[in-house]
Amino acid sequence: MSLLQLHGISKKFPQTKQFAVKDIHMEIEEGSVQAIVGENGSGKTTLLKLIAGLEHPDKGEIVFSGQTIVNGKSALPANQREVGVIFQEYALFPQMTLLENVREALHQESRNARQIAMDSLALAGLEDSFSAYPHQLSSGQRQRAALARALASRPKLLLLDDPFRSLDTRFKNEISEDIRDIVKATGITAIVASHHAKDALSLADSIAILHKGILQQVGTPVEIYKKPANAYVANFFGKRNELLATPTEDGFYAGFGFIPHPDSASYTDKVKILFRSEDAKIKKSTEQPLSGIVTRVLFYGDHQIVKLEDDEGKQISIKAAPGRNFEMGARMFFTIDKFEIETAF
Ligand SMILES: Nc1ncnc2c1ncn2[C@@H]1O[C@H](COP(=O)(O)OP(=O)(O)OP(=O)(O)O)[C@@H](O)[C@H]1O
Repeated sequence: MSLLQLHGISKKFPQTKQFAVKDIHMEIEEGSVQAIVGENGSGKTTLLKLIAGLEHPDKGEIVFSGQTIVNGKSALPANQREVGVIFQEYALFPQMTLLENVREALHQESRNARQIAMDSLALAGLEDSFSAYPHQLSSGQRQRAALARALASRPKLLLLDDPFRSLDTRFKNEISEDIRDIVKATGITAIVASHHAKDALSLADSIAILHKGILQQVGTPVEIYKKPANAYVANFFGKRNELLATPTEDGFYAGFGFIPHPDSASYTDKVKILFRSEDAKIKKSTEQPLSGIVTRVLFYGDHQIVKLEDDEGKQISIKAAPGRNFEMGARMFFTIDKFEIETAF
């Protein structure tokens, strides 16, 4: 069942030329983690603010938990939406302990406010640090404290604006797992905005890609990665290799050699062959129609990236097993197992 539906949401700020977000249609499943990814300025924060009620759309309708909360001029005030927000600017109060910070967010003096606050800290894995002050915490713990604060009022929906910003990889992974665990344990639905595509892949049940305020694709991480709707989406999840190639009867000629293809004869002009580093394989056999010279090898622990160059200095990257040795300057033969053909460029 969907918790949130956006129907044709658009927002343009005064004195700006472009829409911050334009004609957004989306449905977000209850209990899921929805990522919204895009470059800086793509409209992620604006979209979260529209959902939270901190901005009002020029057009469109928002349905939350079966109730229309935004429609034309009428909108449910932010404090009446069961939405918890963690925006960059919502920093913790430095002079308050974590417990006080979380209690403050509850806006109530009820007897069990302390217990609710402690439960929220426990959910975020901070029960032992309740008396600490924000400056005594690591950046990852501060992010978790912000999470505890947003959880205190038990929202149905949690909005997180770039929770990974300024965190190193270790904390990023921790926070990512925490968010998933909390969502799955409490049934809360979460929307996480991030400008980092890879962070979203492991975290989210569904990913939405925004570019210049326009939704490019919504799908599961596997769908987005394996079946990108357009070149923008494909490149957002890791730059692909690009080869300019000439069609022949049974394949394409590129600088590295010949790429067999059954339908190549249907192309008249040059094409671009696009493939990811993991979709090509370096072969032991020299009986391959594609080859290049090793110019660089980058070791990443669980894999290596080998850079090969053709006679004209064009470079491509191929993923290889970690244990294999590559000699600089050696000619390596390879196959491209999966690729896309682009014609309009
Ligand atoms: N209050 C505002 N007034 C005018 N323009 C705004 C305002 N807020 C956002 N914008 C513009 O709307 C567009 C989308 O901005 P937004 O902050 O939503 O993007 P973002 O994807 O969250 O970016 P970032 O990753 O840098 O936070 C940008 O062009 C931005 O300059």
